[in-house]
Amino acid sequence: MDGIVDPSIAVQIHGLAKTYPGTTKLGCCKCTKTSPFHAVKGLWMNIAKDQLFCLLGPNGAGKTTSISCLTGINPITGGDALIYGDSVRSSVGMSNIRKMIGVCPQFDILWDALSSEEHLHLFASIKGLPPASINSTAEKLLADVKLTGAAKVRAGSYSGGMKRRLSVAVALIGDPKLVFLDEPTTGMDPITRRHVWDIIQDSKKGRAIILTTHSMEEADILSDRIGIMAKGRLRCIGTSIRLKSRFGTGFVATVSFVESKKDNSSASGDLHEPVKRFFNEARIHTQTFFNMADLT
Ligand SMILES: Nc1ncnc2c1ncn2[C@@H]1O[C@H](COP(=O)(O)OP(=O)(O)OP(=O)(O)O)[C@@H](O)[C@H]1O
Repeated sequence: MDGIVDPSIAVQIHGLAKTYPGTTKLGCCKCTKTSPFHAVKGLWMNIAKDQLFCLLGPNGAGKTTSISCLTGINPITGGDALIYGDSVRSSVGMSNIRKMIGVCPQFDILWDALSSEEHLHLFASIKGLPPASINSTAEKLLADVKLTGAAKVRAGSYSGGMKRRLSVAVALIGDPKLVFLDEPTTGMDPITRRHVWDIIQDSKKGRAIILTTHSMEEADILSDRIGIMAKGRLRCIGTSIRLKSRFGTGFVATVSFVESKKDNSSASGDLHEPVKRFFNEARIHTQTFFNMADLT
């Protein structure tokens, strides 16, 4: 594959494919035959240097497999990808790529016995940060992810949200030019999720981020561009506004009523008037929903 043509591009993906060998049981009568499983069936896209790109899709779409191919965890079986000009297919390229990336995996890879401060010191050393800068780097990242108060507490006692925040901090250590965040907010309560969104928004400057999620709201809020994946293929790609206008199926508005203490009549007695009043007078939060069935 040719080298980078456009200097504004961080990642060029050219027909990336991943086939797992002999994993699908065909299941006819007593037949134990297996066939290869095509988890990613040729992905084509470019991601700009200062862009947060969201890979959105249902379970099993191939998002994590794509990320594991781009980060060298899983060898690709077709196509190629260039990260800042280095190919994931070449071992020299991959060793350059590892120096430029940060990864927050789908499942936290943390040690229960180590504190968040110790985790960051460990990963900073592995990434080759100058020893003199490790303390200040760890302190800043802990402040960014709001874990300063728990810096010396063992990660084993952290809540799920704290562990995810620590994993995001680990991904950002060493100021990588490209960060992979694989479902960084899965399983979080709404407040913690908002908090992690703020952290991600703050860390966008000057780097490319590839984030996977099931949440359309998350993709909408965070991303510069969204790619929707299903069954191993990229079904559509574009900005949130473009995808909404093309695939949006309407809006859902949530309206809550507070029953008046003076008025004994039930709020559900006559909903029409208050709903009309609410719509006419108030700015309401609405969210577009895609019809996934149209895309799969
Ligand atoms: N090591 C493996 N061997 C065989 N099949 C695999 C392997 N890893 C993943 N798969 C299959 O590849 C498909 C894509 O999985 P992948 O984890 O990439 O999806 P995903 O979009 O990240 O889903 P989720 O949102 O649930 O994490 C799934 O059908 C999965 O079962």
